[in-house]
Amino acid sequence: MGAIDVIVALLLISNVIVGGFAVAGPKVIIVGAGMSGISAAKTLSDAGVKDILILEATDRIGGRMRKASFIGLNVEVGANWVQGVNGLEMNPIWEMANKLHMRKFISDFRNISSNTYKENGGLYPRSKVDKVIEEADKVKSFGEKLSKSLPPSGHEDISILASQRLKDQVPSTALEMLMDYFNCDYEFAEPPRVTSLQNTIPLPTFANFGKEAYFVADQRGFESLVYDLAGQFLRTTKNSSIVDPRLLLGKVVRDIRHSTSGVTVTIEDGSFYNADYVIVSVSIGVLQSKLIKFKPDLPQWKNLAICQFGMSVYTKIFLKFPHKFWPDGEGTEHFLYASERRGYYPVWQHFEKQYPGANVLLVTVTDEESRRIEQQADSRTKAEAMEVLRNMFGKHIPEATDILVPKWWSDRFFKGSFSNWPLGVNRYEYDQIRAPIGRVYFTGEHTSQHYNGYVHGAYLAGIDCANMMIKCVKYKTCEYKIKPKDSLQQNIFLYLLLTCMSLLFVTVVTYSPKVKNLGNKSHREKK
Ligand SMILES: Cc1cc2nc3c(=O)[nH]c(=O)nc-3n(C[C@H](O)[C@H](O)[C@H](O)COP(=O)(O)OP(=O)(O)OC[C@H]3O[C@@H](n4cnc5c(N)ncnc54)[C@H](O)[C@@H]3O)c2cc1C
Repeated sequence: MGAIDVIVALLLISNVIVGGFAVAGPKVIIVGAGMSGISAAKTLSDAGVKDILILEATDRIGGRMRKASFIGLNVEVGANWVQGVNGLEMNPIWEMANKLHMRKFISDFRNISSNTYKENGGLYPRSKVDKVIEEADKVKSFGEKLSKSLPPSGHEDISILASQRLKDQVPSTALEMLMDYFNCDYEFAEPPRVTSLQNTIPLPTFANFGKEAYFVADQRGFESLVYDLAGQFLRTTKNSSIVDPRLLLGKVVRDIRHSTSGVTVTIEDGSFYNADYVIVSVSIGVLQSKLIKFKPDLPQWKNLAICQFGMSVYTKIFLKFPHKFWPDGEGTEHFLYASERRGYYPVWQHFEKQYPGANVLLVTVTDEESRRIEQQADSRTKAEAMEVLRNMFGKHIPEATDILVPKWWSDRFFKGSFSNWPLGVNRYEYDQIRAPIGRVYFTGEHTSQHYNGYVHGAYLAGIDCANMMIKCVKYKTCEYKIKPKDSLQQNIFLYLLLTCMSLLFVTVVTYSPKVKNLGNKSHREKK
């Protein structure tokens, strides 16, 4: 046996073959390098599990935290706000953003009643908007009380719309629908009809971390939080580029084979990687799309839980103008448009503070409007947005010179913007989404115990998932608290069986003397 044969044999024994070539091997593969995947990988690394390999489909890390260059300006096409600040607990993302001295601005929505436009032009009187907001707040408080009174099992959960019906306050005018949109869809990107009351009102993000939200406008991008986190355990150059071989970009995972002895992750180009465990951090939209095939398939209860959850679409459209024509100054940053078509170019924002002199507007659409807009030409979207702006500010405003329309829903690596808790999924089913299946673990914002949909949820879920795996790898404690439905059903069956047996036992003990007497009697009678 030659020296090379010996080396090859040793590498093969190490149980890792990459694309047909044997190399020193990862023990844990992480699929996806968004906030959650990187947070999980760092937690593993900090705990001494250094044999990791991160496989990312795109040519960058950060996932849904992404900046894009627009007319020479870096704008955030994905996550933009640190949501939940100045509360009882410290939002970990707030800490990170402060550490990097991110440029950020508090969002103050208190003046929207002065900035709400009618569909056919002109502002609504402030008092009229305030009245609608007041009524909407009352319905929300009613919903909050109701939500807290519902049993924790979630079996009696209702939609936000149902709580409005109970209060006999279903928004019907253009203005009422707009405020309803602003309260619900602008946060969850799905309407009150589909959103769970019990799991969104009150929202743990605001209840625990605080009610304030800060808008990040930093030319390094919100994504630099992920780069900073990655740089704490991956090798980087002096200018902070990641050059660690444990991160591979452009690797589209299509197939995960798993057994009791290990996992094999196959890439679109046919190459494959073996490891002991895999953490899957892709969005729930990607899991639902079946871009990745699991072999054997995930159990039915797991697939059901994944498919039942909501993946919403939230689209931030940026428009550039030759000059400003909208009001500026204190209290004008956000302005609203009340169309009879609910959710039609409803929420607008100018950037006089964030990007002074850039003459850029941001309009947000969600859900069906997002899907519709993603399928049409950007020029059509620009024409629609211009018509709305002309309704608000008159015919003589200048034409937008540029438009940026992110397409999160059509992107096969995201399939939407963030998860939303729908009616019909209880806590137990939600917990099933993050339950590991043998050696396959799951993370991502949609697996966060309390903060699904947010960057902080993605970060905290990564830590939780890695810790669950560390317990398994290091201490051989591979149980997890979330039990598959089958086992719950088995438990119920066992419980019923035991109850029946106990009842039988009690009955036998209680009535056995009579049986004996009867027996004796009959015996005597026979005599
Ligand atoms: C428009 C928009 C606005 C938002 N606004 C906010 C906000 O203001 N505040 C807030 O807190 N949150 C916001 N969010 C949500 C926040 O961005 C996400 O919750 C968070 O970034 C998700 O991180 P993640 O790691 O769970 O998932 P992702 O960031 O999606 O990371 C998963 C990674 O997996 C990769 N991947 C997918 N498929 C494969 C495959 N087959 N093989 C290999 N890799 C794959 C993806 O490319 C991605 O990099 C927003 C999101 C969007 C889209």
